[in-house]
Amino acid sequence: MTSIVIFGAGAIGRGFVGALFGAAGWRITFIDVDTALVDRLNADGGYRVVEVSHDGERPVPIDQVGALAFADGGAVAEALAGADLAAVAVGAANLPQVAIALARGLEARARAGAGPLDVLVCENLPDAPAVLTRHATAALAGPAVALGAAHTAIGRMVPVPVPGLAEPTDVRVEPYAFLPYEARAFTGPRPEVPGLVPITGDFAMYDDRKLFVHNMGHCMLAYLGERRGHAFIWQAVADVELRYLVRGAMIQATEALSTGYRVPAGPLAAHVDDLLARFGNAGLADTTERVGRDPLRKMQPDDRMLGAYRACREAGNRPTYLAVAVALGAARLVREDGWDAARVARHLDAALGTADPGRPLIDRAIESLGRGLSVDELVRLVDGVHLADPTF
Ligand SMILES: NC(=O)C1=CN([C@@H]2O[C@H](COP(=O)(O)OP(=O)(O)OC[C@H]3O[C@@H](n4cnc5c(N)ncnc54)[C@H](O)[C@@H]3O)[C@@H](O)[C@H]2O)C=CC1
Ligand SMILES: O=P(O)(O)OC[C@H]1O[C@](O)(CO)[C@@H](O)[C@@H]1O
Repeated sequence: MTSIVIFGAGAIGRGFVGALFGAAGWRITFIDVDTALVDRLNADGGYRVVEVSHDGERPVPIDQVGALAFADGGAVAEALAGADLAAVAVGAANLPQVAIALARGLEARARAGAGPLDVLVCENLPDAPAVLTRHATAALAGPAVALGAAHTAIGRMVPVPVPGLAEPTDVRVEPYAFLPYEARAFTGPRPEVPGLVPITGDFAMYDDRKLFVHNMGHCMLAYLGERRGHAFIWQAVADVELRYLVRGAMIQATEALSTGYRVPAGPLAAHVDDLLARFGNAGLADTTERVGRDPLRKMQPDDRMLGAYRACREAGNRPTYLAVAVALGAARLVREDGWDAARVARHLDAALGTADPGRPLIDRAIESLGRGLSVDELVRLVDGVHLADPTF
């Protein structure tokens, strides 16, 4: 039986990677720091993925499952030595730690005479495969096999599991199950797993579509939703003014992709409307808190907010709604991380340069949000600029 080792038995590890490989009949070994979860998965030998849609719920059992504690380094290296493939879904901040365990596995494979190890890197971080490879290489202490770290674009939304599930290891997911990965990073054969889609050409368009359209729109919706007191994403997307602003920003991001990658705009716009419908999946109970978490990472120059804004600017377009996304992210840094106006200004200067023509709108929106600007005023602000200032 083919087998995969998955670092991270959380939402994406269990709810997406495990779901796809389990359904395809692979044996799964999860590695996690949560020892209670490890014990439970071992006791049950599996878990359930519950697909939630407007049509109801569909439980899918995943069998042939084992788990190891991350701290059990010897057993983890041995599992990696015998695996056909690995995956990582631990959260970007934990990649350096996992890379060390991977290095031990690459050495164990060399000792066992096994071949190189391919790894699906399932993190919302554009250079996650490079980060993982760099840290793993630095941690090598002896002869080792090669590592093929492949980027993925994770589109399935899997909320944080809530207490009160029928089974504690149940994971509730949306039905969407398309996992593109960067096939050219692989050293070995491509796995035959339904839903796992090898992209043989340039992966960047998938990456940017995921980050600048899906994640940017989702995050903007979360920050707007929080301001309106919405705990859930489905409540935020049902709020017409919020949907209006977010759709505007998502469309501006797709226009940038269409220009930058020379792909038709129509299917990208359809993708936006599909995403907005998926954001409305109330059964998922996805929260504005989960989608908006870690604002500093999300406000890095290449990440969803500033990255989408810059892509729009580079395509020669006017990122008016995207300016609001940036302002909402900046306002979150002020509120959550205690940034003052000077620090925000330095961050934006570094990301956008000091002469960005959209900066007055961003600055005005940040300043107004700080004074408690309402969402309808925000709509008027951005539409006013959009209509009145064709130079921006
Ligand atoms: N949940 C979602 O809908 C999506 C998440 N992502 C990305 O997927 C990645 C994983 O996110 P989630 O699964 O949502 O997070 P999660 O918090 O549900 O799961 C992460 C798991 O990794 C474990 N972990 C932490 N450090 C570890 C280590 N050193 N070794 C082994 N396990 C370790 C945690 O105990 C936890 O079980 C993140 O980069 C996230 O941005 C991307 C798209 C969708
Ligand atoms: O996990 P992050 O990077 O904090 O961001 C959350 C985003 O990632 C996803 O969980 C998966 O793309 C989205 O649902 C959400 O927009």
